[in-house]
Amino acid sequence: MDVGEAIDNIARDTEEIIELEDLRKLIESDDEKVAYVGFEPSGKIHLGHALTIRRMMALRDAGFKIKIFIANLHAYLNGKGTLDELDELAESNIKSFKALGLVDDTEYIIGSDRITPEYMIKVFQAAQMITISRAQRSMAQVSRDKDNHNVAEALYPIMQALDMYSLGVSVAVGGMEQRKIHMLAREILPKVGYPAPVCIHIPLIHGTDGSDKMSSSKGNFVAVDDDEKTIKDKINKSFCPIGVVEDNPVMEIAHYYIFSDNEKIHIERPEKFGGNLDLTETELHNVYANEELHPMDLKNAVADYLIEYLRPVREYMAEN
Ligand SMILES: N[C@@H](Cc1ccc(O)cc1)C(=O)O
Repeated sequence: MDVGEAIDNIARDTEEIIELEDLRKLIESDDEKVAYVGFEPSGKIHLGHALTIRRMMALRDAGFKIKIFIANLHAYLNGKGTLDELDELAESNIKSFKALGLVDDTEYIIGSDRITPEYMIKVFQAAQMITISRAQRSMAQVSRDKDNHNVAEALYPIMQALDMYSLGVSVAVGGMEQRKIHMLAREILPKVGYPAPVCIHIPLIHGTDGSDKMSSSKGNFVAVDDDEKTIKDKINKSFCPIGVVEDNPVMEIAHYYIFSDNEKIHIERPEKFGGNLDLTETELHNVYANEELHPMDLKNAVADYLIEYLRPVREYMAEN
């Protein structure tokens, strides 16, 4: 694969790359290079996670070694459960990531396995360089408890930054909510003797209820291993106002999971309502905005595509 192609592949469906030029240099170099993403263990792996996993596969195809960091200690610091509960979730999450295709050339790393004296000394060193308020601000979109601020909240982003050092990464990937932590890491790592990583940020997708973020804790997600009926039910119940394209979660799922692989979407519709349609994304937007397509017809089509898209994931989960 040539460099331009690799970059286009990686950059697809990303919100920003800081900095693109540095990413290009990494791809061009023959040195071993590592890209990582970390996730707090969570109840279910959903379509939001899957967007990130797809980018990791693009990075792998461009020659990066992939490390998936299971942030059990971070989740613990964030009040998400006991370490035992989190370890159980971690195991099922790893299975979902594998089912999404991240099997080869991928290392799964459990956060608590990485706590070495050397790591902790670096954490303490960095802790002297960051104010409490800066650390706290970086956590604005990651903290579970928005009202009660504890010391754990300040430790969290410092440890996340030092994970990049400990794992030897040159590219850090995360959702847009990780942005401030990543900026902190880019500032602090050079001060403890490690180069700032390239940061790649993935857009957050809306919840099926129309809220800003799909999240396992809010029950507004489609899980990657949901069965066919559940997918249908969830899409049918999704927020999908008539005539509105913007911030419409069903339209967004079509964008990321149908138009990613298909030039046109095929929509089945009874003759008396205008008959079947085959539409490019632009055509779909126009037809929908003009209220010439009913939400129910859109939902049925999107659910059918999604059921097919996620079929290999369900099969992998059933077999393993
Ligand atoms: N902050 C990430 C989890 C994470 C933790 C540590 C890392 O090194 C990377 C990622 C989240 O919100 O899910």
